[in-house]
Amino acid sequence: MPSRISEAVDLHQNKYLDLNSMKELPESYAWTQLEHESSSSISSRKKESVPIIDLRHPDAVALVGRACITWGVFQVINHGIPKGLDQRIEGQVNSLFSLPMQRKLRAARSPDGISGYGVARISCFFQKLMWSEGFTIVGSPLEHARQLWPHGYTEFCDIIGEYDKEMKRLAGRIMWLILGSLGISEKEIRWVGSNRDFAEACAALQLNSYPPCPDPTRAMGLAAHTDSTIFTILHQSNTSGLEVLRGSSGWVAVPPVPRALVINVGDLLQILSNGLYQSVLHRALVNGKHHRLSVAYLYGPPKGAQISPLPKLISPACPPIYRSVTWAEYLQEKAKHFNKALSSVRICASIKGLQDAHDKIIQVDPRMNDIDGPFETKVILP
Ligand SMILES: O=C(O)CCC(=O)C(=O)O
Ligand SMILES: [Fe+2]
Repeated sequence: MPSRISEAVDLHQNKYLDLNSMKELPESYAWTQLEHESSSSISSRKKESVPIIDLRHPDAVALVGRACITWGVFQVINHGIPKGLDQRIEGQVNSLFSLPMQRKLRAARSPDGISGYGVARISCFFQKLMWSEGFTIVGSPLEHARQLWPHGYTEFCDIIGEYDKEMKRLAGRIMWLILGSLGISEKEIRWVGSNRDFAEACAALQLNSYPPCPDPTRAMGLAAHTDSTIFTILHQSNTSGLEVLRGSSGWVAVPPVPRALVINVGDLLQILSNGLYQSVLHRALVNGKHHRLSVAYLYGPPKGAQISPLPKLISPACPPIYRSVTWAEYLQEKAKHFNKALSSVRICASIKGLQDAHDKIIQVDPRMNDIDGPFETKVILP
């Protein structure tokens, strides 16, 4: 009888299957039907859709606040990202994932590293494999880009650099909208920076590829998770797949809107807001025809900054729910507890209406109660 560990190793030996060349769904990628069942049907009947916010709207602060409370996710338009940059980054992401597998493996993520090419980093928590490939960039992509394109890596690095810069600027703007909606001023955050631009904030870029799948109803692109960020800014190519969990309504699709970016509340914002803005569970489904791409900008605090419920949101009637953590400490918790990580940093007993991601999943799919533990503890993003 193989142990859990050796089964995991078997899966890992399979982990670099070239999804593009597969004509059938291997059993190791076949998820149960139930995990797809609650998809969008109820919400589409109710005609609920994720809010789209025009960042030039005079009431943008209030709109962002309402979206954070009611959905934990919204799309933004008129965000100021230069026209065409979305298509240029998508072109680079496409050319990266179109490289032959042997070439991509030259930039493989090392066993204890974060950056580089590989399967979804949350794979170690699930018995089944996900129908996706990823490439994570923390800091400069130069070393990996050299491996991927020995004779032409500068274009990739330039476009990644430009995208990163624009995302950082937009993230600063969204921070102010979110903080404004919570009634927080610059005096109340230590790491706003002298230019009020959160210059020291840290971030990672996560490139995702979901090739067309021979049996999409049984496959899972990226399983349900919350991001360990303050928030995430996601560009998705013109193919649907992203879904968010909306209370009793079940999974709601977040359709691609030309030029819009999806912003989702992450676990660290749930801590900062003392549970007011809850991180949203989301997943990516795949389809039989189209290759889907996404680019996630995972935005977090500066290295070493302590993240705890903002003092202004705390009162005797409303004590702090979470203890203070740095981003690195929280990532360690996530690596150990995955969707129960927020509960692991909770210092208050359970509060009505506040559940961690794990409890929310169990409500829609009780079978997800027995997801695997991590086989080794290492820092994972998101
Ligand atoms: O591809 C998507 O739509 C979701 C990606 C995502 O959730 C992530 O990278 O954390
Ligand atoms: Fe995510």
